[in-house]
Amino acid sequence: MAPGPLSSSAGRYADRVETTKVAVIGAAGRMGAEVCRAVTAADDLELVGSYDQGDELGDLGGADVVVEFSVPAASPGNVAHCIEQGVHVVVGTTGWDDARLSALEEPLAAHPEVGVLIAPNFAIGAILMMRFAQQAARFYESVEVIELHHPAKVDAPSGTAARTARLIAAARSDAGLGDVPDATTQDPDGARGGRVDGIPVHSVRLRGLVAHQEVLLGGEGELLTLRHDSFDRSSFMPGVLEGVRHVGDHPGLTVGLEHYLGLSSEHDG
Ligand SMILES: NC(=O)C1=CN([C@@H]2O[C@H](COP(=O)(O)OP(=O)(O)OC[C@H]3O[C@@H](n4cnc5c(N)ncnc54)[C@H](O)[C@@H]3O)[C@@H](O)[C@H]2O)C=CC1
Ligand SMILES: O=C(O)C1=N[C@H](C(=O)O)C[C@H](O)C1
Repeated sequence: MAPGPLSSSAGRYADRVETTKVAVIGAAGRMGAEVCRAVTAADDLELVGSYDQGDELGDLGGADVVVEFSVPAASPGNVAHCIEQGVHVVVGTTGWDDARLSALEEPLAAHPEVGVLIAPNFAIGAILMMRFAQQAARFYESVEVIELHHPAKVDAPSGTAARTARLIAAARSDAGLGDVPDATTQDPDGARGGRVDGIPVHSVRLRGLVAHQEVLLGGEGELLTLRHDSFDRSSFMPGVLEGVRHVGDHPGLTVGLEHYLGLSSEHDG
């Protein structure tokens, strides 16, 4: 089968002579282990280091690029270490609020050649879903985001849901839309869920799930549902490898893989 534009297949790179050296932080985790397998299977990439909690990161095994999938509390320190070592880094860990992003400015100013890609979701369908939700937002009075994940996930809402809600909120604001209509005055048990930038977000944790999200957009007499499902963590690998192969071409901080895919928009943060 011919590899797609985001294929993790190594075939299309078979004529390349040099390999990119890759290290993985969070290598013992669900995503880190999957990334180690994907890197090992790619002819143009070489796995030179794998690190988890308690390991000394040091020179990162001489890596050209680090892939970081750990926990929100540890990720900023790990990423800063990579930058200080002059190593590009592709980050999938969630929890990157404005304060954490700002803290990268200083190390990046000292190493302006280093590329940092932070992506809340590497699955192409999830990236498209966020873009479609952003495009649709101005046409609908109501919108709610429902994210559904495996019960081992520690953070809620998901990074993807938070980013989706922020993109929707910005698009609604630009279009002059006010608050979503909601007559609720009593909700002692929090049944209406949380809010991100005023957009209702609901988090489901269920055995058997991997990573799923719906965006419900309601207008007079109609409903538009945008849904994406990651049934397996392999769905994230083409995007991760795309990031690994191109992060060196994008010095400085980039938030969202869409910027590497020609899907940027003026509202992206
Ligand atoms: N951007 C994306 O496409 C995706 C992002 N994620 C995010 O990636 C992160 C990891 O997810 P999972 O692999 O499912 O979690 P996990 O819990 O299976 O793995 C996390 C790993 O990080 C390790 N760790 C903890 N502290 C560390 C430290 N200080 N240094 C290095 N490693 C440390 C843990 O020991 C564990 O092995 C989460 O924030 C999750 O939301 C998950 C899937 C896709
Ligand atoms: O923890 C997960 O599993 C996932 N985390 C990311 C998020 O929080 O958005 C990406 C994906 O949803 C899987």
